[in-house]
Amino acid sequence: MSPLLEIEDLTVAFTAGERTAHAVRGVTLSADTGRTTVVLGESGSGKSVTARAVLGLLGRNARVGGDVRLGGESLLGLDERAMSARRGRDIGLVPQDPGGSLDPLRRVGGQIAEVLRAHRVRNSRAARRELALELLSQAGVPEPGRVARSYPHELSGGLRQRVAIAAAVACGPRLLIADEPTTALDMTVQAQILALFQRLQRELGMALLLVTHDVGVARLMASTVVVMYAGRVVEEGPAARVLDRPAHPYTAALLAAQPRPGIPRGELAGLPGLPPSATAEIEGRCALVPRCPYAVAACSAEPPLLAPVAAGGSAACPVPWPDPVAAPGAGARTR
Ligand SMILES: Nc1ncnc2c1ncn2[C@@H]1O[C@H](COP(=O)(O)OP(=O)(O)OP(=O)(O)O)[C@@H](O)[C@H]1O
Repeated sequence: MSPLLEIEDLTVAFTAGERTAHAVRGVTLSADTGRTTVVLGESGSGKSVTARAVLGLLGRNARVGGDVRLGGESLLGLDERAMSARRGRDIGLVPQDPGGSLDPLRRVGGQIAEVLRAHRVRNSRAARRELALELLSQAGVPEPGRVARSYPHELSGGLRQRVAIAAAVACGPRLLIADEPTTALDMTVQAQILALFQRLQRELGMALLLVTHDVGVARLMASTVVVMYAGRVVEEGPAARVLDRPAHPYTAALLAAQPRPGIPRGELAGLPGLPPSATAEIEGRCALVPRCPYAVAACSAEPPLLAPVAAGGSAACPVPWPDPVAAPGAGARTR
């Protein structure tokens, strides 16, 4: 059976006057029920735009190609009315900053009840209010009655994020998209919110698509990891394989830059310079070439294609390279 969410060769370009920003340059990935797909990459790699394409939230200056299917139904051709019916009901969104998704002028209980009303989940106000309290309680909110009567600014960041999660799962979506949901929170609260995602996913059996720049979050949460660089997928596969035995130099550098027992924190190890901008012309070559110490002539002559990795998943790097994370000082890596 096909996975619940299928993104196939997605391209997204934004035009403003003469300039075109190629935010997503041919991304294929999937997310399935009961599993967590983590999209991992640095700022600007196209993670959020990929997530927003699934939700149909790209705005008028976006040119979109490829396909996005949910349960076999193509979403890209749907008009705004059909798409907004699916947002909230079939697809829930938890944003990075819940302040941005919650109305500052309305009590949070009323906002959850409004989601239920918009999608006709309960007929009466009393039933919606009751379910809103249940949802807050399910999201680990202490004193749901008091919190429901509060305005967003009266709540801590962690509580606001719990409210946003309660609203996102209110209608029992099949797919939950969380875009850097813990980045704005302090470390202890981050851990609690991630545990909440794990529990809700178990209880509600959703597919979770989680966007993050944080390898620690990927390690904790991912069934599958998809690594993005410059609007493309450079590597994907089972989390344990990608995070412990990276098959792309970019993934290895990303892992080496994150604190991990025994590995000192550093810059993107061995990768000088910065990622190309979205306006850069990188068609027909690997986007990492200017930064990659292992690049050979073929990397500039051919488009980087994902090829199977023996231990699972795939990577878009045909060059044997020494892996600085798994085996410092070891010889060339072979696949
Ligand atoms: N509406 C837009 N108009 C023009 N360019 C955009 C628009 N939205 C995103 N971009 C550009 O697309 C590229 C990818 O952005 P995206 O937000 O997906 O990156 P990201 O990997 O999610 O990073 P971050 O975590 O910083 O959001 C960036 O270069 C960004 O400037």
